[in-house]
Amino acid sequence: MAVLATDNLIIDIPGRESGVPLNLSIQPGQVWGVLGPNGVGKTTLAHTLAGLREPRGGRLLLDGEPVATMRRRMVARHLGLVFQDRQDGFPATVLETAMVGRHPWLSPWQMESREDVVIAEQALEALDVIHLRDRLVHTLSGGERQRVAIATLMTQAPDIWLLDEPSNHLDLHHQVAMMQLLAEQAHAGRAIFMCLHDLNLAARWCDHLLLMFGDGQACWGKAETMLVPAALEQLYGQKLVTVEADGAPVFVPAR
Ligand SMILES: Nc1ncnc2c1ncn2[C@@H]1O[C@H](COP(=O)(O)OP(=O)(O)OP(=O)(O)O)[C@@H](O)[C@H]1O
Repeated sequence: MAVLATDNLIIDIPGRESGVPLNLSIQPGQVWGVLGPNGVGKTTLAHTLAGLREPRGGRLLLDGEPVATMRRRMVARHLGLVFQDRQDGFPATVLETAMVGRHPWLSPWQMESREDVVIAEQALEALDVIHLRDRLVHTLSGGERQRVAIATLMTQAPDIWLLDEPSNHLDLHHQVAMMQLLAEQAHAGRAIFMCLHDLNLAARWCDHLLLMFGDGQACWGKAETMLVPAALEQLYGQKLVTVEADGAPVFVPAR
């Protein structure tokens, strides 16, 4: 499994001064959460890590090799991204959508095999959308579409999963099921890196956190060292009450 590292990476946010350079090493088996207020640059970072946006400075390295010089097909075998906002450009069924995840593994003239279909079906099963396999994606609810997007990433089966707000639109049960699935993927050796707004999902499921502050500062490390109430209050500009439940801290906004 590959390691994704950033070498003094500075994300490019138009019209804004450069923030602190990021030196991250996203290792197999780790579950990273990115926390920060609206507009701080979480999506920009996810897109930069996926190689879809040029950084303002620094480099992105996959197993020590600059991603900028790698072929996209090879990058897509190692890295996959679930976008926060998706446009379903043309009418496609749920199964056809998930099958897009196999493209990095097929040559341009190669048809999908039965094995590829089985991989996609297993992913749809895991995300509880297999019963929708023949439905057109644009007819799905927001939560169903979100689960199809994660199933598509699972079908792609990259080493490093980048997810922008994966809990968007999901009900409580499906949020927990999704986080459990991500934890299982990490346990199997993949690396998970996700932007989250839910502090409590992050506190419960992430073993590493990156905090991005509005003034361009950032800090990162093991979750237990990052979940400091004063730092989180500064992060969101919001007073918090901290309680412990089920062995994990729970953060509640103070009134
Ligand atoms: N193409 C662009 N041109 C100008 N500004 C942009 C562009 N794309 C993003 N931005 C700005 O960059 C900043 C960071 O945006 P980004 O989407 O990365 O934030 P975020 O932390 O993911 O926010 P949210 O929590 O609201 O999803 C925002 O202020 C946004 O308006």
